[in-house]
Amino acid sequence: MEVDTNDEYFTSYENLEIHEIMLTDTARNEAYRKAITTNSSLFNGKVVLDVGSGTGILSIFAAQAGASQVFAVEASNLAKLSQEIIKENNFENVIKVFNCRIEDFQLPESVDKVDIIISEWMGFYLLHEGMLDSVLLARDRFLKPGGLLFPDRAILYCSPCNLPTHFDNWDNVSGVKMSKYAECLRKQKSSKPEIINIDKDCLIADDIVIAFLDLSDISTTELNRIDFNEVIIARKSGKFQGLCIWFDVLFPCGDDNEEEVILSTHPQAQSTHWKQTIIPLPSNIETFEPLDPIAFKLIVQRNPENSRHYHLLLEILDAMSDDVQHPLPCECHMTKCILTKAHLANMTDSNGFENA
Ligand SMILES: C[S@@+](CC[C@H](N)C(=O)[O-])C[C@H]1O[C@@H](n2cnc3c(N)ncnc32)[C@H](O)[C@@H]1O
Repeated sequence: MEVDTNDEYFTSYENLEIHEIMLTDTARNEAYRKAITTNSSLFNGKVVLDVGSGTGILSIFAAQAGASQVFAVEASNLAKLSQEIIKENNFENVIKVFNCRIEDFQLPESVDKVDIIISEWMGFYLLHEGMLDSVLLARDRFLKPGGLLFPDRAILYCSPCNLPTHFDNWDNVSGVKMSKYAECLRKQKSSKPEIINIDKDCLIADDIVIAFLDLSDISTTELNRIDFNEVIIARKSGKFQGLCIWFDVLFPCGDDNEEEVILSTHPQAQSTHWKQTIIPLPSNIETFEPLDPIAFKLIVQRNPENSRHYHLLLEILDAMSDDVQHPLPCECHMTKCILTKAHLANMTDSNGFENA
């Protein structure tokens, strides 16, 4: 097994508790297991590359689905433990572990390209951690023309939402009015996104697609900036107190009555460790009624100083103005949220982890 250098990112994946969070995320595991093992017609006899194999769980699914060879590439020293897990599951003759970054990996000389790439690369709001870049590099270097990616599509969604547990019910705290405190709390909270599970009933509009990523042909430069700027329609009455962001990933499926698997982090879906990403607003914009227009601009922009992080910029626009491109000049109608590792570290108490 080759050993590669570790940077801070990979070292964080040596913490077994991060893998515990992933391994106890049943919705995540079952989506991958189902997508791989119920599509054995796609995997049978095939050569598979697992990008960021961690404990080896996805490689084991691929071996169970009949893959002839699996190359499990893991940069952190968890690779060593994964060899034991693979042995425990009797797949040491099918799965070969490489302890290196995919960027430094080379296929054995006997293998020209792989048939399938599997990877669990998604971070909070899909793109945090920037691991998709590594999967796209693997696609371009190692995947046969017409080869498959698991997952092969990703959709980023958002919806305005209310946040009752954050912002309401401060009028009477054991008989004391706390509205001034609540105002300051909102301002403080609006400076950074939060990773929480929100109730589906808090969404006040339909699911809005911010971006559809076809992983078979998207480039890393297309991941540098995603812009959303549209007027949408409220579907029910409610206060616009924040923007809720989540994602789905979709897997390929074979012909023989195999069903398409979707791993969804929608508030209505089975809860996952990604939860939802919320950008709280510093004040209520207004209470919307069904069919009211809501206008906002969201920019998801890669941090030029750290490609694994993104800035999330939300600007609320006046939907009734002639030109909704112009934001309201009121500061409280604008929030700029920057999610950094430090912010995530602050969230550690409630979430217990930095990476997803
Ligand atoms: C989200 S975890 C998934 C682990 C495992 N595949 C699973 O599903 O439980 C991502 C893993 O990919 C590894 N990783 C991230 N980028 C990598 C790269 N460029 N090369 C090799 N491993 C990488 C991390 O160290 C981490 O163990």
